Amino acid sequence: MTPVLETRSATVVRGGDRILDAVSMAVEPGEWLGVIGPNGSGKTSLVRVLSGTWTPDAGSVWLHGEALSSYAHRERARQIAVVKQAPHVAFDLTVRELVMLGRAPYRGWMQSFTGGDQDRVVAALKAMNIAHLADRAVPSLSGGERQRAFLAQALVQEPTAWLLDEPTAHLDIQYCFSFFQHLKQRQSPNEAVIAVVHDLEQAARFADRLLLLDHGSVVTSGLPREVLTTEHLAHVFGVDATPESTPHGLRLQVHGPFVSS
Ligand SMILES: Nc1ncnc2c1ncn2[C@@H]1O[C@H](COP(=O)(O)OP(=O)(O)OP(=O)(O)O)[C@@H](O)[C@H]1O
Repeated sequence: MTPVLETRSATVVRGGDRILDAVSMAVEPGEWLGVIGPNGSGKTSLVRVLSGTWTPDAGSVWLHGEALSSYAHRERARQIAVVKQAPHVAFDLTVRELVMLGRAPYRGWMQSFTGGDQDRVVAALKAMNIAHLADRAVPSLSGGERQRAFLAQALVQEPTAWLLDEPTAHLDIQYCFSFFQHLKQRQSPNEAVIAVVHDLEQAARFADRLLLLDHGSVVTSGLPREVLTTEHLAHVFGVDATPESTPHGLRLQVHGPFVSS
């Protein structure tokens, strides 16, 4: 199967440091890949490389078997949605207008949005429970409401590759859970999700596979229970923790940090 997104020995050098060091990874159609690792391990850098925001200094990135660099900007924007912590928006767009921008890659310059676009926007506003905010100016929203507006924008974009970088950081527990659940339920067999999530139990719950990064390199990748082992938690995260399987997924009993002397 051709991966949706793939890096081959992707290396990024910043300030003399290899912040990504020959990272090779791939996500298959229909797969949900959780990217985990301690602060500064390279998770956001990997998202930047996969989205084309950064070009690797060495190695390459592939989207549906073609070099990412060969894609026209508009086609790349149809295929890849990036959702990170929602930025503050200075301009006075309404929520509906912000969400509609997710359809822009499907429309030519000065081409009007269609009834189909409007329907998708209505459905996404409803799915993110922000239909009542549709005519509000985005800068007036709370952090969580703004985040849900950006998630709705990504939904209407209908990408084949989702790049999520802590997309639920502003969301309370209910919306956090319901967004991941919604995305999981509507994920089609040709769509792939790559999600950077700090909450390891959350990452394990939704991901088919986890990719563990440390110091810009891949430590391992595999099923959540193969990656979240006592050994990896100790060596990579520096915590004394015991993973436990429960009917609701993997739980981590964290006994405390290892303090280096
Ligand atoms: N533009 C840059 N110039 C120099 N160093 C950078 C740049 N961007 C990132 N870095 C460094 O690269 C390393 C990896 O950063 P990155 O943001 O990818 O980590 P992360 O795993 O996402 O971290 P966190 O969990 O804290 O969000 C860090 O040491 C960071 O300081």
